[in-house]
Amino acid sequence: CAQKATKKITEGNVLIVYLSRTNNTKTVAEIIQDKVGGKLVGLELVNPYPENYKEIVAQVDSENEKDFLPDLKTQINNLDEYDIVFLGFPTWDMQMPPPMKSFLTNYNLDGKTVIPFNTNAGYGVGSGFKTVKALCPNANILEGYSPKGVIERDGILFVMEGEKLIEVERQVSEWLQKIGIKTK
Ligand SMILES: Cc1cc2nc3c(=O)[nH]c(=O)nc-3n(C[C@H](O)[C@H](O)[C@H](O)COP(=O)(O)O)c2cc1C
Repeated sequence: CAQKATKKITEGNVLIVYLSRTNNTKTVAEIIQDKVGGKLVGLELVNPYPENYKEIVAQVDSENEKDFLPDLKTQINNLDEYDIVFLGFPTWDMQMPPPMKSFLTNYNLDGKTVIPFNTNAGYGVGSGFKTVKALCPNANILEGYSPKGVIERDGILFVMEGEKLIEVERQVSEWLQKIGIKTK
């Protein structure tokens, strides 16, 4: 049984924070913003990850082994203004990516309604949503959304277009309704 949003949504009190390397999660974030409104913030790093896929995979593996939290270039100074925080991130190494761990470690979401979403290459969210719970122990965390079957074929990194985009837009509407978030 999914928890429902208890806070009233007013214009301007929704924050959508996301991490996205190849724009799939960004596209879902934009769909949410289109339906709910709110401020969209993409996380940026002080030292960006390598462009090369093998290099970033190796770096993320080693960061996860050491519980390393990369420094964020993105600063949010007015977190108090937001009651509802959507958190979007891809699955990396079957986990929450280190930069989103940095965000949740640096910022206190106590008392806020927190709504996670994810994209992945077909293996699911892994431990990502569990980590949201662990890092936001005093937030009201609603059921997350993670599109199924977004499988990357060789060399195809961006999948949020055409039929897939239409399907995801429909699923996002259903999910928002289920968790009690009013759409425009
Ligand atoms: C470093 C790295 C690790 C990844 N690990 C996984 C994984 O463990 N499981 C999975 O399904 N997809 C994995 N992926 C694929 C991404 O989750 C998937 O492409 C996602 O949609 C990317 O989102 P984005 O376009 O917003 O960056 C990984 C991608 C990267 C860059």
